[in-house]
Amino acid sequence: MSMNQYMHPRNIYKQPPNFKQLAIQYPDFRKHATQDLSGKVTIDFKNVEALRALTCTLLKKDFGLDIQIPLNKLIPTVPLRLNYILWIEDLLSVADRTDNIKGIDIGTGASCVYPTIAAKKNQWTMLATEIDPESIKFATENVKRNSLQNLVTVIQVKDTLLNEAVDQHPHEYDFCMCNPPFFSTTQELHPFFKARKQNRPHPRNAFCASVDEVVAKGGEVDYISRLINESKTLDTQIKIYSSMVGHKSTLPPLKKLLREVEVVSFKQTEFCQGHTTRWGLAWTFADIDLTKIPDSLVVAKHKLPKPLYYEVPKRDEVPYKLATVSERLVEIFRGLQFDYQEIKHVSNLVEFVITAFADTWSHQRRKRRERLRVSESSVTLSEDSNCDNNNLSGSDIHKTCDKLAELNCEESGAALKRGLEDDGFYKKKRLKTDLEGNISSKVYLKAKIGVMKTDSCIGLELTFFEGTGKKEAMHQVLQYLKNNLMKKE
Ligand SMILES: C[S@@+](CC[C@H](N)C(=O)[O-])C[C@H]1O[C@@H](n2cnc3c(N)ncnc32)[C@H](O)[C@@H]1O
Repeated sequence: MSMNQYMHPRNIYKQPPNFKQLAIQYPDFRKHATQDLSGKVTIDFKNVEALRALTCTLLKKDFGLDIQIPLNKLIPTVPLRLNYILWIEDLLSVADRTDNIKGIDIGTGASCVYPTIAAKKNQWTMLATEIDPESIKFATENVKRNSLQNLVTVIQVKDTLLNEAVDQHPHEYDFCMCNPPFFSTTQELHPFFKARKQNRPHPRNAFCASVDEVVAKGGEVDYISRLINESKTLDTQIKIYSSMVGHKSTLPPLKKLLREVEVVSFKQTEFCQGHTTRWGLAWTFADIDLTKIPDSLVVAKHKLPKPLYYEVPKRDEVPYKLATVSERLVEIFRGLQFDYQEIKHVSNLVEFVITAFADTWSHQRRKRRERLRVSESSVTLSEDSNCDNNNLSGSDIHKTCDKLAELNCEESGAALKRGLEDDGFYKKKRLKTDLEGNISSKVYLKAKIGVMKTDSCIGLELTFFEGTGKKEAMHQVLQYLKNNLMKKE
């Protein structure tokens, strides 16, 4: 199962890259792309050169980075690396740190992927450490090729994980990050070993790393334990320590050690992307409560309860079509003053994420009458009043949508147009409702609502995300949809 939907909410790869566009725009990627009879463009994920082309192309397209990686070194998957950087952003925000951020990347690899993305995307100053001479050479060249020497420094270390780095560059740092070697032996690395031991399918992707990069004596438990012990001696010189974790079973002994060294707080997270899950562990000796990081920032997959299903009944007077049902849903969202966003629109599926700030579906008639009464006496907000919450003017919306149409994305263009216009409309309306004091800024219900078409029927699927109204609110919304969805207006 692909876990892209559980990626960090700000991860741009939640929407998988469009391989067709990449092949059109980037000749190096095109060399590895093939098109099947249905027109779908793909690459051979078992081919290391194709994986490298994908990584370098995404770094170029999405971060303006020109990165070179030798075929015998680890080829980073960009969505996973971005998940980790976004989590560091969240941790820094909990620590109230936004400017002049200084970080350390332990074991930067030949790609120097974390420091170059961090510098380019966030202008963070990064110290990148490495023990492998060939990786140091490539990492240094990657920094130079992208003119990032003012922000990224690559240094050689011999043995320690942090002490040598901090001795050579004795500053106060905001954070350190680390993608450790996950395995303790080469056997453990063997795909058949892993597949058999964990009763899992064989890996889909080629193995693209050197053994030294991913295997260390004692595996990641020893490696990260060393990091924790070194962090104890450095104390608050680095505000937030962190590491990626490759195996879930590694977390309990590490958390036990964190308690033993008496950290002030620690936080664990999940990084989900493609078919892989990794974990993140962060800790601090400073007066920072890392547990304050809002859970809504990370939609953890185990927290998602089973969705509710409803088969939309046929009514003679209303066309039984996906488009009709989803348009009707949008009308209902607007009527109920939901904040909504269309997140997927393909031939047999339309998905929305909705946010309600109050129960607007119970006792509808009474509420409608009350709203009418208040709106008649309340301030009328003019089109150009200062309550606009999206920065696009009307003409910008149309230009953007026309651009999308030009790019053959008519569907998305129309959706964007609808979304932005509805958004502006909705927010004005909500401001009015705020004046009435009915709606709080707290989320009452956030959920995903999907409309699916199969050969025989159209179904709704409602998945609860969060909200003070709890799952009960979602059951009520479903009941409301059952009562109103196929009503003839
Ligand atoms: C799994 S790779 C991660 C590479 C890169 N950060 C990435 O995410 O693609 C681990 C890296 O740590 C390096 N390494 C191992 N021990 C180290 C140490 N004590 N200090 C710095 N780097 C080390 C290895 O040479 C290897 O490049």
